[in-house]
Amino acid sequence: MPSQKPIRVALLGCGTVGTEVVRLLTGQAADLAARVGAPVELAGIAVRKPNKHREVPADLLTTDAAALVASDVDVVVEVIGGIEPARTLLLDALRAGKSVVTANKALLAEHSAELSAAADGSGADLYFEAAVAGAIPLLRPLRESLAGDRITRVMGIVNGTTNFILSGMDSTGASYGETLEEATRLGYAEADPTADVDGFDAASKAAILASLAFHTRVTASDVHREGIASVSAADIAAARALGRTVKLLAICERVTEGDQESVSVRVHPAMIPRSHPLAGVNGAFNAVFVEADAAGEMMFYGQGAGGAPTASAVLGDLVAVARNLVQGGRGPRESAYAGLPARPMGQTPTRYHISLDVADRAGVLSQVAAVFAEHDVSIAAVRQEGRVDDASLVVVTHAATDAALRSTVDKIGGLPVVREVVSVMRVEGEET
Ligand SMILES: NC(=O)C1=CN([C@@H]2O[C@H](COP(=O)(O)OP(=O)(O)OC[C@H]3O[C@@H](n4cnc5c(N)ncnc54)[C@H](O)[C@@H]3O)[C@@H](O)[C@H]2O)C=CC1
Ligand SMILES: N[C@@H](CC=O)C(=O)O
Ligand code: NA
Repeated sequence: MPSQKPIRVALLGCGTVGTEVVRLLTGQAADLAARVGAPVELAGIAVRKPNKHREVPADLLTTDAAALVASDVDVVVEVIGGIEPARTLLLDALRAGKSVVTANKALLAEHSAELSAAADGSGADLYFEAAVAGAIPLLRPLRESLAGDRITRVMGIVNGTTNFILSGMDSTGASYGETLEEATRLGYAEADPTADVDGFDAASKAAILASLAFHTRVTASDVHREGIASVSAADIAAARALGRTVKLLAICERVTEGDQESVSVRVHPAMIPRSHPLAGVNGAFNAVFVEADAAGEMMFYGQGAGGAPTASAVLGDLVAVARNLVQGGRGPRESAYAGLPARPMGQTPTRYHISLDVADRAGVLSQVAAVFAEHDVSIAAVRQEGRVDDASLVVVTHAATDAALRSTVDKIGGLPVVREVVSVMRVEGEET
């Protein structure tokens, strides 16, 4: 057993993730001490409801998180979530030179500049591997392993709850409501699950990924965000008919035009081919592709949500900051030197799948096609099926700007021959 003075840890929050952090920290104390070179000691656990039954040492509980942060601790682990009081508590910790480990993507996506400045001011560490894609080591590869390469694209499934819902709708036809309830019961969903279903959680993660990948400060407000609330059984069926499935994707791209570079960061549902590697990512699993100039394509896959997987990432960070304290040195600082501008969604090239109910009469297809031509949107594939007195028309486009595609859909929806726009969804994956 190392003879070094213990590293004292304050844990803020003891819900789904916090409980598992305590379990791993106490259950593996001897191994952690050997890996760090000093015992890692839980000094206190800040909770809101001290009388709630928990499998954690009751004598460590306190309702005064600020006092715990201010006490004689070396590291603060934050798994409360939300902006306040987490922001103030972590700023206080960092300004006092205490290293911070957090899983709080909502906070990082809005306030990482302020938190990083506080860490730089005192020389403390700020680690947050659990904030994106749960257990999957993803931020450390972006921040460290790929720091010598030029990343061009990061794309993937980064929200377990919505992936659990979409997988259920696709495989068993389960309802949206049932699967959301189950995701909450399993500890995947945020305290307010609208953060998941409306895409806020994935947008926060996309902002963090883009910031690290492109050495640029990207905040949640720079991210185009659409959730899954509007994904209907008709959309899933339309995707299935084309050999596709629907996933909520986070896409971070470096866009180069002449000598101008910008970053496009977006979160939205998209149809992808069933043969695409992301199509087989089901339940609360996450997967993220990274493309870099020299490394080429890489894929990171694993459990993106849940108490134990998330606690694994928290513990990995805790070991890293504790080692830095024992051995000297510091983890990577924020790197935002590139300062690339955010590209508006309207200018971002995407592809659409559009499914229409139309009158079954001569000339309909040419009227619809004319609207595409008028907006300079080229059609990749068309499928028409007649019924008694109406027909279904499915159009998949080539890439065009999102603004042009939106205007096309608006105009088509107003054509007298179009009875209903059944489904409109972006398409990712190979060109159809
Ligand atoms: N559950 C998951 O799968 C993942 C969660 N995260 C993040 O980890 C953090 C925690 O998530 P969960 O454990 O799932 O949430 P949770 O809601 O289960 O736990 C949060 C706990 O913090 C407590 N709390 C709230 N305000 C507090 C305060 N002022 N002082 C002390 N305790 C307070 C709540 O009572 C609750 O027990 C969030 O930032 C979340 O986004 C990140 C990755 C995955
Ligand atoms: N609510 C989040 C939890 C992990 O970040 C999710 O569902 O992915
Ligand atoms: Na991670």
